[in-house]
Amino acid sequence: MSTDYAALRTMGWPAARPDQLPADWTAVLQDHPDTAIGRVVEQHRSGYVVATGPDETAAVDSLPDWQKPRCPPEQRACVGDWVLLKVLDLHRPQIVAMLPRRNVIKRAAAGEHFKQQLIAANIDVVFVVVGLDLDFNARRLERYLMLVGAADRIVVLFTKADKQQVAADVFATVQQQLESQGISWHALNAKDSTAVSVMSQYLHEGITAVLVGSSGVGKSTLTNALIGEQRMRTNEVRSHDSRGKHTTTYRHLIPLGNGACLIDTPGMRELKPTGDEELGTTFDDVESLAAQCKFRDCRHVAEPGCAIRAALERGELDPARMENYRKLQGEIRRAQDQQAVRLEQQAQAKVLTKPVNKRQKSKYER
Ligand SMILES: Nc1nc2c(ncn2[C@@H]2O[C@H](COP(=O)(O)OP(=O)(O)OP(=O)(O)O)[C@@H](O)[C@H]2O)c(=O)[nH]1
Ligand SMILES: [Zn+2]
Repeated sequence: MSTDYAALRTMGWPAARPDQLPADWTAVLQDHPDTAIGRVVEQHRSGYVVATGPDETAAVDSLPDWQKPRCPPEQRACVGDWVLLKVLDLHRPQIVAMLPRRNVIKRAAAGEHFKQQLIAANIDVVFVVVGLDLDFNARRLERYLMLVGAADRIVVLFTKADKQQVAADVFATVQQQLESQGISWHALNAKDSTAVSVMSQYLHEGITAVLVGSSGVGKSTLTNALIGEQRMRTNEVRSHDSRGKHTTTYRHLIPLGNGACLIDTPGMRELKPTGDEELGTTFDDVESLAAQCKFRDCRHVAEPGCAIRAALERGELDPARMENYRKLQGEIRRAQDQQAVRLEQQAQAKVLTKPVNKRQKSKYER
């Protein structure tokens, strides 16, 4: 199978030339000659849909190990992962390996049993979209920033600047906090053509971006503006395809005109920490104050020499921000506890099933 690197490049392939690839990628590629490279665009129970070119997708089987019920979700490929495919006789293509992830955005899956759910892997730019209308919520922004902290670069887009309803001083405080964390931000009207040029400065060849944010903040508007004529072209292609489907099939990986690509996945809605997040980047100010407390395990309640309480009393720390910090910290700790319990249960389950597996193995080996 020959590899069309120019086509891969439009899907976010990180290197313009093979010698610019990360060393661990080169190693995996060398281990699997005669495979095709694809990028996961959909993950299903029974397999994956993988993009093998900018307008080409294939349904493929998952690597057999990933189908085992005890395979941790983070070891299976998710949307955005790069995988190597092989066509085995009479079967549809199968994933035989995954290139090491550079980063992954995840959340705690909904439901009683604690599980991590991977949202998207190998993301260069996350646009966190927040509307400046009455729905504006600084605490929700902090939560998003914490959850997408694993991405290489975060840019906050404040939409609905054309009908801003957020008080100027509230907005100014948020801006200061972003600037102190080195996060770029822009206030814009998503329906205006300038929105595209604002986003385009972050979207170069080989870049993969996602848009996250609550419902109604303008993600679709921005996505459509970025796609422009591209989307119409895509639909034309689709309407002529062999299955004759006139669908506007939801595309999860959208090549943009400038060589960047956009991953568009549903599921950034329920925002629950997984336990792996760090509050330090989003709450640098709070954590550096806490480091000045007299006691290392200060809970900032009634302890003497508490730098947090002193800052609150002096009006230098926003009480709502501190309250959100406590809340998120509590959620992360609970998620960590649940994760620990789950790992413990998995370890025990392994011990119990081991003799059976061994027995089976020796039976087949004989
Ligand atoms: N005036 C103004 N309206 C906007 C702006 N951004 C979005 N809107 C409008 O807000 C509404 C919701 O925008 P969408 O782009 O659908 O929001 P979304 O984030 O994709 O919402 P979901 O699909 O529910 O996640 C639409 O009617 C948009 O036209 C903006 O910057 N200014
Ligand atoms: Zn303290």
